[in-house]
Amino acid sequence: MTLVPSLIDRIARARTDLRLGLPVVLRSKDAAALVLAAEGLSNDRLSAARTLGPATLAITTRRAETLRARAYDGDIARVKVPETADAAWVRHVADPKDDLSSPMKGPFTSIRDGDADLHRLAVRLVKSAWLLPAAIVVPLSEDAPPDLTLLPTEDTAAALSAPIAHKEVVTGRVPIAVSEQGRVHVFRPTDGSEEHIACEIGRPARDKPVLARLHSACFTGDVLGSLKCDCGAQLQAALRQMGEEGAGVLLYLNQEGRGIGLANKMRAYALQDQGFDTVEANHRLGFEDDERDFRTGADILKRLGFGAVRLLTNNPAKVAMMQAQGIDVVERVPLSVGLNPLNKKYLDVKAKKSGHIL
Ligand SMILES: Nc1nc2c(ncn2[C@@H]2O[C@H](COP(=O)(O)OP(=O)(O)OP(=O)(O)O)[C@@H](O)[C@H]2O)c(=O)[nH]1
Ligand SMILES: [Zn+2]
Repeated sequence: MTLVPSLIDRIARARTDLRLGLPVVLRSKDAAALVLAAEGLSNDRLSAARTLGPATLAITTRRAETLRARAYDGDIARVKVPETADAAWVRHVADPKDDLSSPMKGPFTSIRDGDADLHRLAVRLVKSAWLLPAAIVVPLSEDAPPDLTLLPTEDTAAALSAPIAHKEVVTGRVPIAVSEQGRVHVFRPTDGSEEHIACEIGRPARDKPVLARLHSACFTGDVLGSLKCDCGAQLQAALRQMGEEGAGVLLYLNQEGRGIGLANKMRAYALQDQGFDTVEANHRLGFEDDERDFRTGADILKRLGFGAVRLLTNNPAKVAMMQAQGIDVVERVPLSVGLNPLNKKYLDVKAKKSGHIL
């Protein structure tokens, strides 16, 4: 154990820096670049960055499709930031909130030459910080400014793809309405991201398939009882069934908005109010339909000693992902509750486009 921060520690710092509007530096063997999140960008920081070199805006190809910008780099596009453009221009390109009221964004010039690896990593980093998936990238020909978090590109890219380990921090007894025998386990990811929670109901045996729910956090549905989705009703129904059967395990995973965070989910809701469905809204923001890492749930189940589950879900992809992670899903237990006139269209889209079974 040394006192020097590890790569994982520095990536966690970089996420915080980007959320604060601070630049971070990415460095490969033969190139280096300054990176700033498009979200929260100020004119001062943009001007200071431009004294070091020309600015490019890295966006996902999903976002580029909506903007009708060309994408030459597979999943991302490098858009030139015009010399006259300010921070508001950058935010305007990154954020689709007024795409409809100002449809003439652009025209954009995309860069074709050279290597896009630094740009791709910049987008992955801002995404992992739950910001809009767009980043300013400025090549560095000299030494990086002092006091900035510096990340080696290849190792950072590998670390962002690697499975995250979870450490159980504490377990506490919590009697709850469905069972007086409730126990809450708090799991802390070793990459410094948000904690996840497991709630055991009763005393489920480890040598038999356990009734399990992997619930992705939905503040609006779970806490507010939003009628836009079915999450709150699913959470309550899962707990009720575990209480009735006398045993079960509920994982409450901090993967709000299918892994894009609450702020971005609310941006998606604003787009849904403009007439786009849940999948289209994610795409217009520059995200995939589902950005969750399903390895998290599997890792926590294993750490609790559960290898086989009866999984409460309507999502066959979830079953497949758990199987792929070595969890034996012996049964999919349907969880079709909470249908109402306001979420009917949303649930229809999930069935049609995401393969959910209603
Ligand atoms: N991005 C986005 N996320 C949403 C939206 N509505 C709900 N969510 C999030 O979706 C997650 C739940 O995923 P769902 O697609 O409802 O269901 P699932 O977990 O795949 O499948 P089930 O196990 O059947 O619930 C939660 O994290 C919610 O916050 C939306 O319109 N946009
Ligand atoms: Zn929900």
